[in-house]
Parts: sequence; structure tokens; C-alpha cells
Amino acid sequence: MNLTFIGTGYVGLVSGVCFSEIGNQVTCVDSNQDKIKQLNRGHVPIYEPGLKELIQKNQSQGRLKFTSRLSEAVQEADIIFICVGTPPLASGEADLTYIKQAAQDIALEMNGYKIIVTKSTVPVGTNDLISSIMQQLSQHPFDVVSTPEFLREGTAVQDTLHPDRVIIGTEDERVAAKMAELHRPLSSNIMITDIRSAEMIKYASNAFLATKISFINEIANICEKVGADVTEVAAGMGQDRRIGSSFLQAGIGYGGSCFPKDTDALIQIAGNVDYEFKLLKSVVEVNKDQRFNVIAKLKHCLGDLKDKQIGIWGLAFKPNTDDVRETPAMEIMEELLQEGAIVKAYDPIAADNFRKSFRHEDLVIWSPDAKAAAAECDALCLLTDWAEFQDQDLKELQQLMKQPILIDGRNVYSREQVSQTDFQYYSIGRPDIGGLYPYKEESMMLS
Ligand SMILES: NC(=O)c1ccc[n+]([C@@H]2O[C@H](COP(=O)([O-])OP(=O)(O)OC[C@H]3O[C@@H](n4cnc5c(N)ncnc54)[C@H](O)[C@@H]3O)[C@@H](O)[C@H]2O)c1
Ligand SMILES: O=c1ccn([C@@H]2O[C@H](COP(=O)(O)OP(=O)(O)O[C@H]3O[C@H](CO)[C@@H](O)[C@H](O)[C@H]3O)[C@@H](O)[C@H]2O)c(=O)[nH]1
Repeated sequence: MNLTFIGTGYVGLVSGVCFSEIGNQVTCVDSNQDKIKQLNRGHVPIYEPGLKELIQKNQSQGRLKFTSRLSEAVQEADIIFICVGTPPLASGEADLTYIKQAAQDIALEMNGYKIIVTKSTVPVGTNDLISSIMQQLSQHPFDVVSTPEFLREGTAVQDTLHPDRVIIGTEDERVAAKMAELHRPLSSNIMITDIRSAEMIKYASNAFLATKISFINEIANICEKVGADVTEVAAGMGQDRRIGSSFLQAGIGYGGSCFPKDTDALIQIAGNVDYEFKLLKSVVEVNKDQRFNVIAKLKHCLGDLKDKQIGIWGLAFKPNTDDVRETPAMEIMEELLQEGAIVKAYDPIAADNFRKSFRHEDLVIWSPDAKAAAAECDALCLLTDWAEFQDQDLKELQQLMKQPILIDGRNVYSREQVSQTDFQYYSIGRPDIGGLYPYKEESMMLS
């Protein structure tokens, strides 16, 4: 089929490339001309494992092209995917400016029947809005379908080529059949539903995953006080098939371009129909507090942080991505600087992006590698679970530091690794690893 993807970001680029990989003729359009120029020069503007190779392959085989000329891309397409951003407004609501613009742009270039598919994450009712914009501006027939995207950054290519499920929101049987045919090479698990339910499935899925994370983080905080190990607790819980083992990794909370914005947006969606989503509000609050767990542990070890040298390992919101949107590192580093600490930071891939969006860029010492970031530090904080950090020789690391204090915000190191060192080691919810028992309370002894 002839497909066009409007918006060549994490979703539009990866989806476009993967649909070309399964044999479709794909055009990716972006209003950012610099992005398109980069792509046409063979440079991939985002870091996503496996993506560059697929782009090169499908471009050279003539199935994939990049352009900023919308008219040609719309007119050649049978199906047009809207993949533009829906960033948060100050209120938490999704900003639909780019969606409305994309709908107008498409409508003005239509030359016949098209299926318009919304892949962007949009509040319930947005596809109706897209339909009404299209109707006002175009004489040509069209159908609007909601097909939300569930890929994760860092594994986006694999997630797109092998999705758990494909949700197709449309009330039209012919359109449903065509969309199912398009997606069948990717998954046999295709659910056809109405548009509003499809829109809601996306927000509900992200909100539920965020809830699992905040839940296990609260369990971790309790584990620290009662002497239980949250990784053992999560492993035990996860063996119950009703619970499942995924998204029970305790740490410094979720970040990224999706969970923070989509939880806020769903709270607003509910609020707009006079429903207070109390549970989700707590999930968000727990997540905000969890980042400061690292600061609390630093203060516990070092007292006043003024003039203390703190190393930061990991700036991306998760490993294998260069995305720093809503990354916990941003707030943690701001707080450290405010406390008067000297901050040294390193990330294998995301440092450049982080520096562009960090407002105190000039106050941080940017280290060229992991060891340099740890050298001479009073404490080291691991904020992103990159494999590179997991593989470090902790004994050697300890020698480099002024004080051997390691705050592991992602529970990366095992008991064995830590026990071979003199590190004063703090993890999240595993109080017995590393010897020191930071929040051990007398009150946990039952009488
Ligand atoms: N990033 C993810 O992991 C992910 C996963 C699932 C769903 N989503 C959702 O998908 C949507 C896109 O997210 P993203 O991370 O890919 O965003 P992004 O910011 O990386 O990319 C959006 C792109 O759209 C382009 N754009 C904006 N308006 C345009 C227009 N009128 N015409 C052409 N191009 C235009 C921008 O220049 C940008 O390159 C959001 O709604 C997001 O919530 C994201
Ligand atoms: O057990 C876990 C799992 C994740 N995280 C954190 O949660 C955040 C999000 O991680 P992940 O979900 O893997 O990455 P995203 O790329 O943000 O993907 C989420 O957001 C996308 C955008 O909507 C959806 O498409 C995906 O299905 C959904 O997983 C990251 O900060 C992780 O460190 C944890 O703290 N503990």
C-alpha cells in the first residue's frame, strides 16, 4: 500500500520505516526541514537501536522516502498516518495545535478518497475533531481511524515489528478490514473497536503502567523501613499471572515523553467531565516524590551537600534512548545545584540533548566517560540503567572516588558485586545490600 506518515519523530519515523520494511511504499513528511535534510543525507536524528540499518536498507530498495513537500505525499497516499506531537499545556491537557494543523494541511491537499489514521496520543473526541476539520476544508471523501501507538523508546523497532496488539478504532467495516490487512504481517492480535474506546485504550494503558511503577516504588519505600527486599517482593508478586512481572522495577520513578504527560492529560480528561481521578493523581504525586529519594539518601550520607562533589551516571529517562524529555535527572541535578553541590555528569548517548535543555548547563562539569564522572566524587548517583554502568568494575571505581558512596537509583548492582567492595551502597528498597541500613527503624521489631 502507499502510506504517508506526517511527523517524523520517534513514532512517525520508526513506524514509517517498519511499514516500509514489510513491503509498503512509504513517504515520511516533516515540517522541520532540517530533520528531512538530515534523513536524506543518511543521518538519523534520533538514537533508536536498529533504526539506521532499516532506513538504509529500505531507502536503497526504493520503498522509503523523506520529504517536506506535503502535497505530493498526501496525493500519492492511500493511507495517511498523523504522528505529530501532543505535548502538555500548562494545565496538563494535551496541546492539539499540531494535530489540528496536520488535519488542515492534509485536507487542503486531498485529491480523492483517503484513510486518515491518528497514531498520536489524543484525548477522547479528538478524532471527531479531525473529521470535522477535514469536512470543512475538503470536498473529497475520507475516513478517520484511531490506531494508537504502543512502542517504547529504546526498543521501538522491535515493538513496532512485533506489537503485543494492534488497536483499530473505526465503525466502518471496510476500513477495519483494510487496516487489519495492513497490520496483519506485524501481529495476529488485532482488536477492532470504536474510535472513542481506541483513544481511551491508549491513555488507560499508560496510566495503568505508571500505576504499577508508583505502586512498586511505594512498596520499595516501605521495604526500606521494614527490612524487606523489593526485588524479591516484585519477583514473588510477578509470578501471579494476574499481576505479571513487568513494570515492577522499583527506582527513581518514571520519566519520558509519555507517562508524565499522558497521566496528567487523563486526569484532565476526567476532570473535564467532572470526575476526579483520585488514584491517578496519587500515582503522579508518588512519582514526583520518588525522584528525591536519591537526594534524601545523599543527605543521609553526607549531611550538607554544599561543595560536595556528586557524580551523575545517566541523563536519559531510560537506557537505549537519547530522549531526555521529563527525565528524572533534570530535577535531581537542579536540586543538587540548588543545595550548592558540584555536579559532574555523564551519559553514553543523551548528554548532548540533555545539555541543550538543561537551564544550568554552564554550572555542570560534563564528563567524557563514566570513570571521569566518578573521579574524586564524594558520592556517585546512578540514574539510568545503561548496560555500560552495570558492567563497571566497582572495586576499580571505588579507588577513583574521594568517598566510596554509591546511590543506585535503578537497583542495577547485585549483592555479590557490592559485597566485594567497601562501598557505602544504597539502592531503592533493598536495605540489606551493602551493609548500611539507612532507614532501619527500631519500630520494625515486633514485640
Ligand atoms: N515517543 C514515544 O515513545 C511515543 C510512543 C507512543 C505514542 N507516542 C505519541 O505519538 C505522538 C508523537 O510523539 P513523538 O515522540 O514521535 O513526537 P516527536 O516530537 O518526536 O515528533 C513529532 C514530529 O512531528 C513534526 N510535526 C509537527 N507538526 C507537523 C505538521 N503539521 N506536519 C509535519 N510534521 C509535523 C515535528 O516537527 C516532529 O518532528 C505523541 O502524541 C506521543 O504522545 C509517542
Ligand atoms: O518497571 C519499570 C518500568 C519502567 N520504568 C520507568 O518508566 C519510564 C517509561 O519506561 P518505558 O515504558 O519503558 O518507556 P516509554 O518509551 O516511555 O514507553 C511508554 O510510553 C510510550 C508512549 O506512550 C508507550 O507507547 C509505551 O507503551 C510505554 O511503555 C522510564 O523512565 C523507566 O525507567 C520504571 O521505573 N520501572
